[in-house]
Amino acid sequence: MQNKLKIFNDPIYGFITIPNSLIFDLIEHKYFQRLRRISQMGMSYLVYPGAHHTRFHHALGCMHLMQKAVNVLRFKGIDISADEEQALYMAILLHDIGHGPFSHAMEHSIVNGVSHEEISLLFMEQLNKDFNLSLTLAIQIFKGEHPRKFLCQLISGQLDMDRADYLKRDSFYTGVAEGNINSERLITMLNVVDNELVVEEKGIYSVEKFLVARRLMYWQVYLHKTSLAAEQLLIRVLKRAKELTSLGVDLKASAALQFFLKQEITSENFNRETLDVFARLDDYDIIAAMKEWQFHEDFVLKNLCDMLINRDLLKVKLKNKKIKKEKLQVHAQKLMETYGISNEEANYFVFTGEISNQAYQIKKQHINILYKNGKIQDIIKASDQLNLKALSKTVTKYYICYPKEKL
Ligand SMILES: Nc1nc2c(ncn2[C@H]2C[C@H](O)[C@@H](COP(=O)(O)OP(=O)(O)OP(=O)(O)O)O2)c(=O)[nH]1
Repeated sequence: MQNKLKIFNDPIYGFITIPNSLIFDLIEHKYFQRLRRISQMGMSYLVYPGAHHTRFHHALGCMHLMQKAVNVLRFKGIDISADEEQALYMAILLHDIGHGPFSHAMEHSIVNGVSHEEISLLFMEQLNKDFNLSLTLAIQIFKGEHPRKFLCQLISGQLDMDRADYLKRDSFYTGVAEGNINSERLITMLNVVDNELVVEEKGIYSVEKFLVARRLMYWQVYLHKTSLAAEQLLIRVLKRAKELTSLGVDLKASAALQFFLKQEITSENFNRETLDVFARLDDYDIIAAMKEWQFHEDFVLKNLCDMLINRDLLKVKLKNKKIKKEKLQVHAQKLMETYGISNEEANYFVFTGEISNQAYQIKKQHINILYKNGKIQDIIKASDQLNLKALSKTVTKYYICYPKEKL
């Protein structure tokens, strides 16, 4: 019999153990192995060259933190059955399995209006069939439908194992030290009151650090203007490729990518066949296609791909106010005159948009602090850190992208 008690060596936590053979079999499954080829942070590696980690690393890290959380909560007398424990590991391991190439960067270009969470659920339902319904409880928790709310909050909440891993991991791989939160201490401070997750009073400063780090990582790393420009170019590559395909132009691409270029997939027609093809698609299909397409005769496709492959990106300016259409037109006009292209073609290289982030989504759910006397209070009230309230405000910024001197 194959030894299934493997140990992974993780650069952040050290050894990560696989709790049992069913979890091992899930990790071995081709759906999960695909995550080795999905970049965790999209195109951020064009700005932070170290950020080449994948959804595979992240999923294992989350499972490791979940093991710690289960131990801590049980130690504090919270009853978690063996089935619930197993379901927590499966749900966190698979929570991102629906991410497509380059994670968020391409979320709405491969398929139309189907989120990665919805696709994760479809994968889980398929795996549930393949694994004799052993994922039923995990699915209930993932969908947020379990009556013991804290189980769902550990998977998806203001302070879940997902965020606890990705902030620390992304900080490590990018080298942006300010994002390095103390996930293990945060977990040690967790407790459960009335079936909801709370953080013990001693953990206030760790929660403050977590929220500040989250804000910083969004503005300095995830929404960095250069990776933003790269991700926008990536979206436009797919858009142009789909457009050319619909006009009958034959583009070299893997069979899986061809499928998504030719069909308009939405939630309504996302079926078992679509899932199988989606499971064969990863970053490599996109990179290989762009390496071919940079020599295509279509001006737009060729230049978009060339910019990404050779990292010769657009100029980006961030503003606090909406950018006027006239500003855009000046740049578009210049392109049209220089290259003899249409306004529509120029718009692939000249565009505006907005980005926003809210470090603490107070309306969605609270991070509650538990005092020794049993009182519970939201972190914003519990903290004497004046800036914390500001972290619950949505900050929006506007950007304009246009080519540098020449394409
Ligand atoms: N390059 C890049 N990375 C991003 C962007 N948005 C998020 N990320 C990265 C940062 C984290 O590693 C990860 C967070 O996204 P996930 O899909 O794991 O979680 P989710 O969207 O549920 O995040 P949340 O629960 O809202 O914090 O993705 C983006 O716009 N660009």
